[in-house]
Amino acid sequence: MAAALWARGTTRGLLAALRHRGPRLAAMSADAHQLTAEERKQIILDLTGAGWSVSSDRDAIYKEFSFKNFNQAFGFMSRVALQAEKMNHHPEWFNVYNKVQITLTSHDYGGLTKKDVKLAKFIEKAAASV
Ligand SMILES: C[C@H](O)[C@H](O)[C@H]1CNC2=NC(N)=NC(=O)C2=N1
Repeated sequence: MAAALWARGTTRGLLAALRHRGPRLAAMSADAHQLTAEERKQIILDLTGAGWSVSSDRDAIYKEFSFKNFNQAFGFMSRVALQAEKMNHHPEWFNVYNKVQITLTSHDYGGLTKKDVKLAKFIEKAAASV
């Protein structure tokens, strides 16, 4: 009986500890990916140079990719999908035939972060290697 009570108390304590850690860990990882004003300025220069634009209605970047046909577009999307899973960071995208429109932002954070920049760079490499 005493052991059962102790176990229940311990479980409750552990759950409380995990609940407590959850938001803090989430906040930590968001912070870790935050861009400084200086980094942001440079990165937006680089990305706009590569054909990305900053969305007018939200803090996100956008680019449309064109391929020779659907097969190539979907091959590209498959590569990006695997990388997105690896990063746990996913594009908003829309595909019709040979075109893929991609928007990147960090919902968890509420704007552009280093994760979007990392994924955008991967997307550029993937598109160039089709
Ligand atoms: C619960 C899950 O970890 C989150 O929703 C992840 C998944 N993929 C994501 N993708 C993007 N683009 N932004 C996010 O904030 C995001 N968050």
